[in-house]
Amino acid sequence: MSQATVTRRYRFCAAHRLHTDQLSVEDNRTIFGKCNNPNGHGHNYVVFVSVRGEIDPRSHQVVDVLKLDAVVERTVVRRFDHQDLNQDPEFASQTTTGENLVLLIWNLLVNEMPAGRLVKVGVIETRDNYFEYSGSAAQTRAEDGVRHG
Ligand SMILES: Nc1nc2c(c(=O)[nH]1)N=C([C@H](O)[C@H](O)COP(=O)(O)OP(=O)(O)OP(=O)(O)O)CN2
Ligand SMILES: [Zn+2]
Repeated sequence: MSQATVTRRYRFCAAHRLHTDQLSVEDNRTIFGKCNNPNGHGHNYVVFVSVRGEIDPRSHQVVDVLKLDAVVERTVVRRFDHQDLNQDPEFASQTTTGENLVLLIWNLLVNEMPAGRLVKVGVIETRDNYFEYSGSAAQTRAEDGVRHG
């Protein structure tokens, strides 16, 4: 059977402030600039979720996108939409950068599906900022081992 990758797009609006208690007020301002504004700001985030698998001989599909939607809605969209990311427990000890957000979304989704199924998460934060993550090198090696035996 042939394999293919399906990418589905999701959206949520959220506020955040780039700030970390591990730095001084001055260093926060220096590093994060306008994004350290205490009043915060928001983004209309777009999330791309890519899953890979065999093309089912009966449905001719890799995935039932409605089932994928239900997982992403439950674990990601409902959690972050119209929320302040800085108030999320996962961001109590890390900054709400796109890098940390895309890793968090990967970690929220990777255990919701069989090993090797989730291949990439992408996050658009602004017209100029895009972040993506495809798992750690160790995870990728382990999944290649599963895929190719
Ligand atoms: N490496 C990173 N740099 C920045 C991040 C990030 O997550 N990782 N995030 C920001 C801020 O979130 C900022 O709000 C977005 O930055 P920027 O591209 O400057 O976009 P604007 O706020 O200027 O939005 P536009 O409407 O596109 O002008 C900054 N850096
Ligand atoms: Zn921002």
